[in-house]
Amino acid sequence: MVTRKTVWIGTNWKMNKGPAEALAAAEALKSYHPPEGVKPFVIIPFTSLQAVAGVLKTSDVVVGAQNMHWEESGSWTGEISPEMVKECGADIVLIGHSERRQHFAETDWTVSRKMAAAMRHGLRPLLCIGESLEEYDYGVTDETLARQLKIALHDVAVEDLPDILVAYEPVWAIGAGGRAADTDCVARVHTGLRRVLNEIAGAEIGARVPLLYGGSVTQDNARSYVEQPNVDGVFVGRAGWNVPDFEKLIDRIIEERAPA
Ligand SMILES: O=C(COP(=O)(O)O)[C@@H](O)CO
Repeated sequence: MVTRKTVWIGTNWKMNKGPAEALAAAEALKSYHPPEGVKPFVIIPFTSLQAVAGVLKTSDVVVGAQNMHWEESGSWTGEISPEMVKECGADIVLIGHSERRQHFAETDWTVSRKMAAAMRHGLRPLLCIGESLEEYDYGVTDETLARQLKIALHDVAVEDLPDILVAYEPVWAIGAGGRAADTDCVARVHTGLRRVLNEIAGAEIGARVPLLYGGSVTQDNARSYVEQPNVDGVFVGRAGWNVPDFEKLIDRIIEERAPA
């Protein structure tokens, strides 16, 4: 029998699906029942967040937002506050996705502010960290990730750390031009991340922080990541945008998983 802790499997719709398409996808997803031990989640564009959260409220699928500001309110044109995200019905909020770091000047400092704000507002932050191709080539992956992780968690209370999710998403693995990280690399990196978490929080708490892998995850390779030590789930982009494909990806991970 498989005896594992919860496996988190989520998809980030990114800048896809307007309100009508998002609502149709939510309607399709609401009757999905994941295999035991799996927590599916979807990360929704702001324009559909409230509607999708409403449809999925009583379902097995957890809903999240793609970003938020760290302040409660104020003169921040174009931004969304933690309270607004919460009021829309989101449980999760994505923080520090590499596309935001890369294209929208998000820094370790803003990520850290957002992590603390999410915790204050009872949102579950899904923190994304990952090295660029240059950092990978220079052999500073571990140092880069440790820096991102330590700064992001600096103002989060140690006892709250099991309430967050961390996704390791190498920038070079993400998107159409990306190359999926091989499983040995992910296993090695996640073991290092666990070590950093243990250093920050002690082994008992550190062991309870879910670590996900993301970057060119597909139906064919998803299971190989979840089988690795210290991998508690996967975070999917393109392979999860179509609802039946997303459900199939989850079902295949569980159906094909070797007994523990
Ligand atoms: O960006 C992500 C991965 O995208 P892929 O299309 O799966 O490469 C990750 O954040 C999940 O959205």
